[in-house]
Amino acid sequence: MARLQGPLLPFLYPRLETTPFRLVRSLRSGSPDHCCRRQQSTAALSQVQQPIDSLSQSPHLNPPPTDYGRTIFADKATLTLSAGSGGHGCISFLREKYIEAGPANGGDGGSGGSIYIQAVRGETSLHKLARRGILRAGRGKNGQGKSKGGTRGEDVLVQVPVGTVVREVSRHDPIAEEEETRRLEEGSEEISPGETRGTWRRDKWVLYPASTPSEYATAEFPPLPRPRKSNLTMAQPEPPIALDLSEPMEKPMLLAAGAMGGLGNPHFVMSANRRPKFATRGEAGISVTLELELKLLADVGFVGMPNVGKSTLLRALSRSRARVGDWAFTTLQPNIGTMVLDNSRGRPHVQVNRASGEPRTQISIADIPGLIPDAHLDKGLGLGFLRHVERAQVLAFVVDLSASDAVEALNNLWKELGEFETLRGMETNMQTESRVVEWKAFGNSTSAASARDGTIARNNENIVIEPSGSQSLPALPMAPISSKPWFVVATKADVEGTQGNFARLQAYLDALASGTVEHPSKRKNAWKGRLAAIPVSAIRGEGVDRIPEWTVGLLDN
Ligand SMILES: Nc1nc2c(ncn2[C@@H]2O[C@H](COP(=O)(O)OP(=O)(O)OP(=O)(O)O)[C@@H](O)[C@H]2O)c(=O)[nH]1
Ligand SMILES: [Mg+2]
Repeated sequence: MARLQGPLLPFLYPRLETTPFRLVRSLRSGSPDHCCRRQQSTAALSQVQQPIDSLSQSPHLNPPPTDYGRTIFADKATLTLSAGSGGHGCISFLREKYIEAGPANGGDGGSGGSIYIQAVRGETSLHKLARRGILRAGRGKNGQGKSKGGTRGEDVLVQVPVGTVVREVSRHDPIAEEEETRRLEEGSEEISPGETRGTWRRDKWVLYPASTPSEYATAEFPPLPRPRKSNLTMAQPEPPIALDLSEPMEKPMLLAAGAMGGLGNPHFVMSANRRPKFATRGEAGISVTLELELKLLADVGFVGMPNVGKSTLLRALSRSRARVGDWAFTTLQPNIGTMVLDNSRGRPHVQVNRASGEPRTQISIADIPGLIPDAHLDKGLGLGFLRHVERAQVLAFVVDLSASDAVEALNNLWKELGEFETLRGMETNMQTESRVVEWKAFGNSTSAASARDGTIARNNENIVIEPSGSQSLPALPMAPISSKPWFVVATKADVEGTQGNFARLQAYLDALASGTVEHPSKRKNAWKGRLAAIPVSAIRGEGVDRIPEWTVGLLDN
């Protein structure tokens, strides 16, 4: 087990607790709340003789329960994206002095706006998208006279946090549907070759405003042009959309291309009709319903029983204003904090690169609501919270040294996680099975393998139905919790008489590292790396400096 060096707590160095030297040092040290302390330093230094408790507890770390910023968070969002429809073509004729009946000069309609997606760092939640629900790109403008084309519709950019998984629920593609209808009609033998069925469709043509209905009853319409697709559709992902946006994207990616605009009346000039009084309407835009889900919530997640001090720890590490209160379930949804890896003097505090080579400038931390015994049976605020644990890259088990035996607390947390993982595995298996419906009319000699391939065995009629149109998507596959790197944060170390508890925890982790005791997850493939217990007093902001260094070490190895 790796030993932790560095500024240690008063309980390990009790003598420092009472000397004024300790006070001045803590004011000068680079503890995470040193920024607020620096602001207060003049006032604080003048009070050097005051008792330690009134000084070392900054109001940021020990706030009244009413002082908090409400965080809104959503890890899932269902979003309907509608690409812009095209503008209509224009019916217009040249009008000039001495030109009595000029040629057609109606412009084409502009194409509709497209929808793009981009994963960016800095976004941590999908709540804004979940609230919007529907995003529409702008419609292309109609064409105008004097051969002026309509302007393009406005594009929409959907920015999502890195670690978002995008899956398609359903789509409505008017052009694909129209092409399918035409294909069926062309294939049908009922239509004689000369007949142009579907030529006159009120929803496809724009008519000259001054014309009377009787004029159209007699007018000859040319065959309806085939629906046009914009070149951008080539860049669209193949349906159904399935994206795992685990890296930040430099350029946005196209999700749905805007539809093409209609054709102006010059397109329909024929020898029989030199002045066509019709143009086509713009194509309707495609609309796709997507489910967005955060696969990665944060770099590190705090896992602990209620009231152990997770939110206080988050406040000590970041500028989060998570609610703190001396009762269970103060936190009801994850608070995400961001810790900048910089000591505010313009040079990196921890110099590291991500696996992709991108420099790591910050760590995101998730303060996950507390777990209670039997949380895996959805007790307390149960399964919803366990779901968030799966989404942290590194787990920090937060145990309260002042409350109970730290080793027992750690084992209880692992027990809940283990049970949850078992249930999760069973659920995934059930989902896979229920998605394939096998129906056997006669006999039973066909192998299940051929059935799963979707083959219909003629001799004994084994039919496999895969319900593709179902609205509920299967659960996202996640890395097993026991395979995640973890460490322990032993908090409330400032409370008297917690040394023994911490020593027992450290001895337990040593035994775990040497393999003399079984891994608390009871799983064979559990993560085996450097184990550490970091003693901290979050309320005083002491010892917390070790957490970013340790986390970064686990993240990038
Ligand atoms: N003495 C001491 N008290 C602490 C420390 N950290 C937190 N507390 C206190 O413990 C109580 C609970 O703190 P929270 O941060 O709300 O705990 P939590 O784990 O987020 O609680 P839930 O959100 O309810 O799960 C508060 O009264 C804090 O002031 C610490 O390091 N030392
Ligand atoms: Mg909390």
